[in-house]
Amino acid sequence: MAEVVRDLSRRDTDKGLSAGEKRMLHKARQILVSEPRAGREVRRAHRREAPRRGPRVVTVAAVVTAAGSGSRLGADVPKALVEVQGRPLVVWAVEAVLQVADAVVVTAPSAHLAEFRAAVPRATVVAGGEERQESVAAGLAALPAEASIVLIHDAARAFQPATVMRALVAAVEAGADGAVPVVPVVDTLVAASNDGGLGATVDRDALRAVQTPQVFTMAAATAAHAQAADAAATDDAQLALAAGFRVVELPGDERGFKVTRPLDLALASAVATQAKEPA
Ligand SMILES: Nc1ccn([C@@H]2O[C@H](COP(=O)(O)OP(=O)(O)OP(=O)(O)O)[C@@H](O)[C@H]2O)c(=O)n1
Ligand SMILES: C[C@](O)(CO)[C@H](O)COP(=O)(O)O
Repeated sequence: MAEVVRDLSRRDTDKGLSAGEKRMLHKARQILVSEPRAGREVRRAHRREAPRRGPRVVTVAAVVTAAGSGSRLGADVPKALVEVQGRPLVVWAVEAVLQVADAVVVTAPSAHLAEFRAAVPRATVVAGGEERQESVAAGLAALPAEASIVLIHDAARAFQPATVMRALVAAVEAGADGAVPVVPVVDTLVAASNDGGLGATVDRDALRAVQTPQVFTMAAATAAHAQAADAAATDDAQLALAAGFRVVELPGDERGFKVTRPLDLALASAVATQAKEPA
C-alpha cells in the first residue's frame, strides 16, 4: 500500500494521473491515514527513494484546522466562527491560504458543519476530531488525490501573510520534507516551579516559537499522521520529525500569531484593518 501511494504520487507529480489512478491514490491515502503500520511502510519507501531530479510540477492544497472550541477565548460560538472586522476567523484563514493553495479542506466541530459550509463555500468542510492531530488526519484524508504539497494551517492564525506561506512551499519544492515558520521568543523564560520559588532561567536564544502553516509533501504528512503515536501532539512538525522526515525552519511573521485569549481579538482586529487597506 505504501509503495502504491509513493509511486502514484511520484507519477502524478511527473506526468499526471488518469481519473481512475487518482481515485486509487485518494483511496490508498485514506487507508494509510487509518492504518499506522502502513504509514511506517510509507516512511521506509520514502527513504528508499532516489533524490528527485529537475523541477517538480506541484499541486498545492491546504488543511485549515478549525474544529477547536476555543475554550481559552470563551466566545459563545466556536473560535473559528468568531468575527474579526465583520468576517469569521475561518474566512480570513481560508482566503489567505487560497492565495497559495488550489484546494482547501476545513475541519470543523461536528455540531457546526452547516455554519462552516455556509461561511467558506470555496472549501470542503469535514468534521474534526477530539484533538487537533485527529482533525488534521481527517483533513488530509479529504484532500484531492492530485495534491502533492499540503499546508496545514490553523484558522486561529488567520493573518499569516501569503509571503510566508509561499516561502514555505518553495522550501518543500526545493527538497525538504517539511517547512515550518518560527519566530523569536520575546519574553524571559524560566523553568516551571511547583514550590513557589522562581525556576531557573532558560536561554531564550536557543528557543523559537512555532507557527503555521506547516508545509509538507503529501507523502510526509500522510505518513507522519498515520504513525502518530500521540494524538495530543501539539503540531505536525513534531510528528514528521518523529517519523524521520527532514523539516526545515523559515522566518515566520508577527501577524501569524494565534488568536487564543480574549485580548488577542483586539490585535486581530488591528491586523485585519491593515490587511483590508490597499497596499
Ligand atoms: N480538536 C481540535 C482542536 C483544535 N483544532 C484547531 O487547531 C487550531 C489550534 O488550536 P487552538 O488554538 O488551541 O484552538 P482550540 O483548541 O479551539 O482552543 P482552546 O485550547 O482554547 O480550546 C485551531 O484553529 C483549532 O480550531 C482542531 O481543528 N481540532
Ligand atoms: C500548531 C500550533 O499552532 C503551532 O504553534 C500549536 O501547537 C497549536 O497549539 P494549541 O495548544 O492546540 O493551541
